[in-house]
Amino acid sequence: MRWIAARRRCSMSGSGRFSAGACIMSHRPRILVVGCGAMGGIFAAHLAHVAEVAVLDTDAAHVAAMRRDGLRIEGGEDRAAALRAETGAAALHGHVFDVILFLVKSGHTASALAELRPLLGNEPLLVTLQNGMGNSEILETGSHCKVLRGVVLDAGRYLGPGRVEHLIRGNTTWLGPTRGTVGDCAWLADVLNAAGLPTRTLADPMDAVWSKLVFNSVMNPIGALLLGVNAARYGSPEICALIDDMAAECTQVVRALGGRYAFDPLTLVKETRAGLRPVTRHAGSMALDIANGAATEIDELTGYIVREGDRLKVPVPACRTVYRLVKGLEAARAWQLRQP
Ligand SMILES: NC(=O)C1=CN([C@@H]2O[C@H](COP(=O)(O)OP(=O)(O)OC[C@H]3O[C@@H](n4cnc5c(N)ncnc54)[C@H](OP(=O)(O)O)[C@@H]3O)[C@@H](O)[C@H]2O)C=CC1
Ligand SMILES: CC(C)(CO)C(=O)C(=O)O
Repeated sequence: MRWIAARRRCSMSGSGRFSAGACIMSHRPRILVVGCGAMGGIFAAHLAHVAEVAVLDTDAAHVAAMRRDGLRIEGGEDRAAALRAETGAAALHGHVFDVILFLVKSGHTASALAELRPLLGNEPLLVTLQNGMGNSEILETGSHCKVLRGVVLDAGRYLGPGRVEHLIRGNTTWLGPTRGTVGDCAWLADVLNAAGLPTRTLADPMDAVWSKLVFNSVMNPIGALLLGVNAARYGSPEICALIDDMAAECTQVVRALGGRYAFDPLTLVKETRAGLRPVTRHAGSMALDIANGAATEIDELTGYIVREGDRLKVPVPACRTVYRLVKGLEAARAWQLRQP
């Protein structure tokens, strides 16, 4: 507990230690990244320059490659990181972490936390930067730890064992407490900023979460349905109209829930339509899930909007249709991959 009290007062020094006045930390922050795919890989590789980083990932080939050759981030500003990689939490028993950062898909959060229970004795900060609703609630109900929730606007994709591509870089990550205080995030924001991942803290992360939820609930399923071709999300007037209809429905649901926006959910879309941003190669992580034959986060995104819309009697016809289409797309892709 003494360390926890100290770290609240401390900020990052050039030496890689936390300092404020006379307070110097005796160690670099110890961070465990759970799920070292696209986003986990980007965060782990950056953080490894300013912290002791270990990663936990169930993909055995990926872990073997990281152990052998380190983790490589590609896509312009290439970097490599040597870090400890494990396929199971049992190998980490006895280790103490200050932060456990969850970047598995939402459907894996509960099982990942259950496996990590023996590592929670020193009450590390549990942090989720995942998309979708329900993750911070799982971390809160499944532990006594402080929980931070944030949204990340960078993008990446898993290229193969030991390799991740950083597709969109430099956007601000927003971070705030759902159990704890903003002081509990300030030092971690310092660490992330020092690692080259621009981060802002919020006393209440929900305003940013609502903005990002709406962006993802609209743009991710559309990107998946359009075969991962981002240009198609911008080149068709029918799709632009569908995006606007869905965003309007989502906004009614968020308002009915009493939510507010930290930023306009369609900011990136509007800037791209206006030619202020390039049309990137990234059509959202859901398109990558469909391509990989992996389960999507549709139930934690658009499905959440549909369920809450129904509960609150807010009409959501466009979101419901897109939700149903993605459920069908998931099934079709699974069927396709089962064919010889
Ligand atoms: N990709 C992106 O651009 C963005 C993603 N996000 C969000 O970030 C989160 C992570 O997404 P993303 O990085 O794309 O996902 P990835 O699928 O690329 O990476 C997830 C990794 O977690 C592994 N994994 C699965 N279950 C467990 C477990 N129980 N314990 C440890 N590791 C596990 C997976 O292995 P395996 O493949 O074998 O299952 C995989 O390597 C999601 O919520 C996503 O919405 C947010 C912004 C952008
Ligand atoms: C915002 C975006 C598109 C990545 O920046 C994302 O959240 C995703 O790909 O799921």
